[in-house]
Amino acid sequence: MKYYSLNKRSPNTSFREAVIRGIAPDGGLYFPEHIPEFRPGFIKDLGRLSPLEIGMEAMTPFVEGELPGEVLEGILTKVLDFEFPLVNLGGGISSLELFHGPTMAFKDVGARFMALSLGYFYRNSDKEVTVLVATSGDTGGAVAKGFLGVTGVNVVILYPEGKVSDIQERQLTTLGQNIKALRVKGTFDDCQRMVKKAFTDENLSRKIQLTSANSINVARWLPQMLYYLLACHQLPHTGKKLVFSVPSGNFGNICAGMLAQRMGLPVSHFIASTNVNDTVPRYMQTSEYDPHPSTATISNAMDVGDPSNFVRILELYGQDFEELKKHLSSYSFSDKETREAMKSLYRDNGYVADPHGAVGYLGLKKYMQSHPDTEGVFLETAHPVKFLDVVRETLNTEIPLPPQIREVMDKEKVSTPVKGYEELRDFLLS
Ligand SMILES: N[C@@H](CCOP(=O)(O)O)C(=O)O
Repeated sequence: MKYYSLNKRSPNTSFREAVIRGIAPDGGLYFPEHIPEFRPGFIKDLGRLSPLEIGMEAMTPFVEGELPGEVLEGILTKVLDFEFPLVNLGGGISSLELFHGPTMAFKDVGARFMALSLGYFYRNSDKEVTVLVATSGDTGGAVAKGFLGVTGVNVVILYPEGKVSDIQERQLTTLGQNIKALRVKGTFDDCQRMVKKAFTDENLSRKIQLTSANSINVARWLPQMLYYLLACHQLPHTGKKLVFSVPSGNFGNICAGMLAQRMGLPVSHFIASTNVNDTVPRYMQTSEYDPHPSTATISNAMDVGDPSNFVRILELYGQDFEELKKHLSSYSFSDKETREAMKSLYRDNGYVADPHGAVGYLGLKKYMQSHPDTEGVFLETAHPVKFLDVVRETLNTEIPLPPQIREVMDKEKVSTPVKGYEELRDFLLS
């Protein structure tokens, strides 16, 4: 498999190069040259295959020739070492819980897949690589944990000061070793812009090898397709049309699901559920892509004004808006609506959803009102404990701290303030 740049001004490249570079020299995101199809019978077999077998079949075409079979198997064994339970909430609605991993957010799969792939590519090298990442909350912690102690890799995480939850901040600022956190007075979009600028700074890239661990990197993005396969692996066959509602910020997760659909996964529709950062819901109404600066919300990991991966979704549909509309709906919800959804899930089902999952639930309910012949899965992308204050205020309940969270609670938060791109560049060179 070769990968091309969506800006079409850089040469096509291998999986290895795409992972090492993160983003193409022309600033474009890498995209697979062709979309493979699942083998005949794969979908029928999903229920009886193991998660590892499913992962091997889905990922092999994207890494073939670059990660030998036994290496891919070793990576996937580690990456898929926790549960992805599908919780039936009745009324044709299930929650796919993606938060049982080391940092309790869906990012653990992609972050660890990328860390292990990069470790393999650099196994015989004495070169150092700097992994640069912007986070609005969950990516930072997952990347910090995934890359902690990996020889030859320095991780630099940019996060918007005061705009991530206390636990998220602890996860990305307390590990030390090869992980450094930089706090930015601004939004996630400011952080992401600085990261992207660093990749096109030739002066910088002559001095240090930089890569990205956001879902712009194919090794972070592609493995997310496994969530949708693992949901189908658990779903009883009802004969109804299947829809997924995905809480969406940078749009990497939903884009990976739409790729799996294109490979042959029988999904009838996707719903991109957002908070008030509604660039994509507005696009789906008007076909005008008009990003606005992001606004802080209680579902902070989705506080993204200009989602990086939306260009990949457009590419998947050949920039054909009418075709895209057949497969994707997108709705936005306020914090007030999100809290109401958390309350009703708790009251009616005894289910504690985090604010991101609650937005996903709202999107699913809205779609299913006009499509009663469907069954739906919303993705629970982070454990509610990561948003302790919001859960306390909204549900008036306490959640016990799981061991993954307890381990960061007493550690000291360490981060460095950076004011703008020049300070970031100086930090990277220092
Ligand atoms: N929601 C993210 C924002 C970055 O998204 P990514 O998937 O591209 O890393 C976060 O939690 O940081």
